[in-house]
Amino acid sequence: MTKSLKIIEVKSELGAGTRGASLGVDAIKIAALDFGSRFFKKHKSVEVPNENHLLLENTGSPFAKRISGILTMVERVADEVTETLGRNEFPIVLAGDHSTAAGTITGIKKAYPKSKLGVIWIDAHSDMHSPYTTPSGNMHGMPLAMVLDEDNLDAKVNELDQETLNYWYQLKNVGKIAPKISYSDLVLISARDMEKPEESLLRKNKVKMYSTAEVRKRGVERIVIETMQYLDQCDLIYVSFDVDSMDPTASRGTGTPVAQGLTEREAGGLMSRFLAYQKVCCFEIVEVNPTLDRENQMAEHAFEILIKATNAFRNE
Ligand SMILES: NC(=[NH2+])NCCC[C@H](N)C(=O)O
Repeated sequence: MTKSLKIIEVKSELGAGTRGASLGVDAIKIAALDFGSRFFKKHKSVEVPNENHLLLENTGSPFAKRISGILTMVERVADEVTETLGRNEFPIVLAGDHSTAAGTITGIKKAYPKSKLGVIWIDAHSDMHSPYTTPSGNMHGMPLAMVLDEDNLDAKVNELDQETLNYWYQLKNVGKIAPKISYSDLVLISARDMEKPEESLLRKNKVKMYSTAEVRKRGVERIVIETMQYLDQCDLIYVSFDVDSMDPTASRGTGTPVAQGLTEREAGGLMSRFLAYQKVCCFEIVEVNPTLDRENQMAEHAFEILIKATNAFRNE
């Protein structure tokens, strides 16, 4: 029997530098209505309460903006994902900014502490900064560092105050598991906009990466097969899809667009093929920002990808 899908809505945008990503989930629902789809009627969903009221307050540390709210959100998302998996349902996380993906990963690890978890990160960015290295202070650039328990002190550029250090420590240790994943169990697809501190981490840890050009040249199918072979040692796999992995010509509806991205077709092809594997235990779609878009294009792409992925879903 196939597991039932459970949609977890996380309308948080505390980690982004541009306003509007918290509207992404509703924009995807509007796209579904416009397509005449019953997807959101058919599948149960739950909304994780957000802390977006903090957007009206001071950002706190310039190197870890609104970090207290991020910690709260990461903990809440983790709990929801753990409970969902505990009920033997398959979580599909639809989120605003990418920082809360650290919560998703934590939730999977809490549900299956003994399992080796692989992560497929489809994103224009490697999101591996720590508050010590961030160029922006935006915490959506940090979720992978949180789960890898990575400070990257070798590349330190920012001086942090004690309060920020305490929160950062707590973020790396949510769920009392640190690190939650290993560099060798991570694959980045279409990452093309990294800063020097991230590049040195990727090189030092020999992180497996596939560029957009490689996906295009060798074909989606081949890349998916190789990625799954590369992660063969993992028991479970989580797929994190940031819509900025797609090219800005597909849509401008995301906070940090970067040229040379995937086409919608390539993105959909990757997601649907990954979802056909039983080891995939959860996937996530993030960073749709309809306030930057025209005619809700990005949300429509995201919804189509969501449908392709769930149609391919075969999880016994
Ligand atoms: N999830 C994202 N959109 N991340 C963008 C991060 C951009 C840049 N590397 C930063 O840290 O500010």
